[in-house]
Amino acid sequence: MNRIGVFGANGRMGLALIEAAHKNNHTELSAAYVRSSSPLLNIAVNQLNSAAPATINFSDERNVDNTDVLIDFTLPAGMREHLKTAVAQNIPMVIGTTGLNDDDMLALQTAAKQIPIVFARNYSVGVNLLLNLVQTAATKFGDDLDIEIFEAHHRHKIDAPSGTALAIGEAIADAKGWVHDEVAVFDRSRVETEKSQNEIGYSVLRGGDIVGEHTAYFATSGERLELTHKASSRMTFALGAVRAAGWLKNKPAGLYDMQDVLDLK
Ligand SMILES: NC(=O)C1=CN([C@@H]2O[C@H](COP(=O)(O)OP(=O)(O)OC[C@H]3O[C@@H](n4cnc5c(N)ncnc54)[C@H](OP(=O)(O)O)[C@@H]3O)[C@@H](O)[C@H]2O)C=CC1
Ligand SMILES: O=C(O)C1=N[C@H](C(=O)O)C[C@H](O)C1
Repeated sequence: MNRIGVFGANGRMGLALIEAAHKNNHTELSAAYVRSSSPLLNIAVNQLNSAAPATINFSDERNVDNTDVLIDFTLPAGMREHLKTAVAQNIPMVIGTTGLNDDDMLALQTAAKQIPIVFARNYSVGVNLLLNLVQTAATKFGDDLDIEIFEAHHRHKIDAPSGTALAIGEAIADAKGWVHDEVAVFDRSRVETEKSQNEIGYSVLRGGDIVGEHTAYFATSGERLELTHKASSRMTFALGAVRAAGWLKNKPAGLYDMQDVLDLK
């Protein structure tokens, strides 16, 4: 049995992860962590989520034990602290938090010298297939090609563009031999010239309860290919993360992603 401890256990993804752990026959929830200041501390988790075992109360994220794999879907500031805890306790970690900066990515690489980590900006099978499909599209059209990425999410999402949109853009840039940060265009509002074809444009919608939608557009003269993924339930991401936790349990230290878990490389 894989015992998983969930950080940010009261969040949208935290609650979905608790349910996903319940649905997976090889996994059990060992702990549901919240901030040390949370009013939920010591309250039974099943008061918020009936899928949780009756014996588990929300506990302080600073006291991690009895856990095989830790899962973090929080915010960058939370992930930074949780990563330190995982390294100090030598516990493998699955991370889905987006909006990380370059220093955070370095911290992940450093931590991965000591513990195994899966970091993915999207844990769905569909998006991980899409990461391969966009590379084919980006290289099989000729040079007469405009590439744009559109994403839509619920009104509560803080980071933009989404981690997934950036992962799609980075996959395309890799396939084209481009440096992503040199070709990414996030704002055209003050540009007064025609766009270049060596760029990846991003646009973003935030509203309502949209779980997550991503489209990569490949537009050339006379035709346009649109590759779209739509997530209709957060459970897709949560089940993927729990699957990644099972895959990670006995792996050596290293930084892995969901394409490793799904054997898509
Ligand atoms: N990789 C993937 O497949 C997916 C990634 N995500 C990402 O997961 C993250 C969480 O999303 P979502 O669940 O919707 O967000 P929520 O806002 O619903 O939940 C965030 C959770 O993180 C906790 N938290 C926030 N800041 C800190 C901190 N500094 N220290 C400790 N805990 C903290 C919150 O606690 P509190 O309530 O006390 O503030 C809450 O429990 C986002 O980065 C999102 O982009 C989401 C879906 C899929
Ligand atoms: O915040 C979300 O909800 C999601 N975040 C991830 C991202 O930033 O790509 C994945 C998913 O699209 C949902």
